[in-house]
Amino acid sequence: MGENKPLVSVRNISKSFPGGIIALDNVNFDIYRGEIVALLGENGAGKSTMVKILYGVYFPDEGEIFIEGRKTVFYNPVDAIKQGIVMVSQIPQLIDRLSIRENLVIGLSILGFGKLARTSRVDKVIGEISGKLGMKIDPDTMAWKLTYTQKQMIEILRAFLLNAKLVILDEALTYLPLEERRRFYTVLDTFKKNGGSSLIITHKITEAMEIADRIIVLRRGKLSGILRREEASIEKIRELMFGEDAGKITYERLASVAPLNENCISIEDLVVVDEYGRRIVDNARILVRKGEVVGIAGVAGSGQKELLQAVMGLIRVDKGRITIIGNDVTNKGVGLVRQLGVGYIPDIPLRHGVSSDNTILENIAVLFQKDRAIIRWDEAREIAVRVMKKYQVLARNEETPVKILSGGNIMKVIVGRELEYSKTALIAYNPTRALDEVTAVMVRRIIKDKAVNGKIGVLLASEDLDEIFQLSDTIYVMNSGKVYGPFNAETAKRSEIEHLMVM
Ligand SMILES: Nc1ncnc2c1ncn2[C@@H]1O[C@H](COP(=O)(O)OP(=O)(O)OP(=O)(O)O)[C@@H](O)[C@H]1O
Repeated sequence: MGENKPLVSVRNISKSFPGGIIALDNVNFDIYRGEIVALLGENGAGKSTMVKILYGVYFPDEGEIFIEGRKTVFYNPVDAIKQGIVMVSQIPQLIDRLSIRENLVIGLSILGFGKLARTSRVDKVIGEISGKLGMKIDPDTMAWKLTYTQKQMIEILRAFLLNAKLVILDEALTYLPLEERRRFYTVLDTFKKNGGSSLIITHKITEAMEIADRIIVLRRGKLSGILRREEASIEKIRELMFGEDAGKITYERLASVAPLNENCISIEDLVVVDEYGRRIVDNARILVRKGEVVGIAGVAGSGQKELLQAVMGLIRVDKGRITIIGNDVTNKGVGLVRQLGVGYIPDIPLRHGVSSDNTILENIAVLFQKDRAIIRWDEAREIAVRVMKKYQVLARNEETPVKILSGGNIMKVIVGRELEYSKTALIAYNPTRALDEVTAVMVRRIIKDKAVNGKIGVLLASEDLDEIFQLSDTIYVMNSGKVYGPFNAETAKRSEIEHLMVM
C-alpha cells in the first residue's frame, strides 16, 4: 500500500432501483495506490452496481467518491477515465472487422483520447504487454480472428493506453482458463509494482486470496467486511458473503442410483475439423445413459465446447455419428435436437444464451413455443414464475427485462429455463460459472435430481474438477480433441484425471 492517502475513497454510497431494490446501502471503502483489491459477494450483492458508480455508468442516490482526496462527480465513463479509472467487462467491446491497432486507435479517439492513441505508442504497448503475457500479438491482426483470451488482453491494453491508475475488472477473467488467468495476474502484479491499482470482481474465493492484497465483501447491498490477505480464510470470507447459508456449501459427491440400461446420447467416432484443418474433436466415443451424469473434464480449449456444440447440431460434424434416444441427429441441425427435448447451457451464456433486451418471460417463452411459431404465453408465464421461485431470481417479476438483472441472476434464468426444458437430456458447459457458491451447490443438486429422478441423460463439460467429481457417475477427459475414458467417478483417481487433462 505504501502511501497513506487512498487513490479512491467510497463514502456512504447508496443506490436503489425502481421496484424498491436497494442495490447499495451506505457503502464505505478505500483503494490505495499499488494494491490489488478483490470485491466479493453473492449474486445480486451489488458488486456490479458499485463498480458502475465508480465508472460513471450509474449515479449514486447518496454518498460521495473521492479521488486522491478530492471529491469527484462522474456523469459518464469518460469522466472516470479522465481521472484514471478504466473498466474492463466480461464481454469484449472490439469491432470485428477492424485490426487490433485500428480498434485501439479508433476506440480511444471516439472516447476523446485520440492524443493517447498514436500508432507508435499503441504498437509499443502491445509489444510490452504481449511479451509479459507470453502471447505473440500482431497489431495488424483482424479482431475477428482473435480468441476470447486475446480479446480480453486487448481490452486490458486499452486500459493501460488510457493511463489507468485503477483498472476495474468486472468478472473480466471469469471465462479464461486458469493458466491464462494467471498470466493476466502477472501483468496486474507488474502494474501494481509501478503504483497501479486494480479492483477485481470474482466469484472464486481462492482466486481472490491468490491475487488480492485486500478483500472487500458486500452482502445484500451492505459492506459486510474487509479483510487483508493475511487474515483471510475461505471460511471467514464465506461467512461474510453468505452468513448462515455458508453451511450449505458442500463439494461432497451427490448420491447416484444405477443408470437405466437405455442409451440417451451416443457419440460414435466423432470428428470435428476447424477452419485450419485441425481435428478439434478427434474420434470421440462417449455414451450417456438415461439417469446418468457424464462429466467431461478438461482445461478450456480442449475441444469440449465444440463437442457439445456438435451434439446440439450447432456446428458441422466431419465424421462419425450422434444419436439421441435412438434418433440420428448428425448434422441435422439444432431444431431437431431441441424437438427431442434437449436442454442446453452454452459457453459464455450471457452472450449465447439470452436476449438481454427482452424480458425474463420472453426469454423463457421462445424455447417453449409450439412448432416454432405459436407462443404459449400462459404456459411460459407459469414456467417463468416457477423458475424465478425455485432459483431465487432477484427481480421484481417475470416482466423484468433481462438486462437489468445481475449477471448471476441472468445465469439462474438460463439454467432454470434449460432444466425445465430438459425432458430427455441436458447438455451443459460450465453450468455454474457466474453463480455464487451457495447457488452453484443448489444448481448441481437440481441437475443431479433431474438425472436420478427425472431419468434424463446429462452430458456435462466443466473446467471445474470439483464440479465434475461432485456430479458425475462417469468421467471422460478431453485433451487436444482426444477423449480418454470412461472412468467410474466413484473410483477414479483425481490425480490420474488431472494428469490426463494436462499431459
Ligand atoms: N439498471 C437496473 N435496474 C434495476 N435493478 C438493477 C439494475 N442494475 C442492477 N439492479 C439490481 O441491483 C441488484 C444488485 O445487482 P448487481 O448487478 O450490482 O449485483 P452483483 O453483485 O454484481 O451480482 P452478480 O454476482 O449476480 O453479478 C440486483 O438485484 C439487480 O437486479
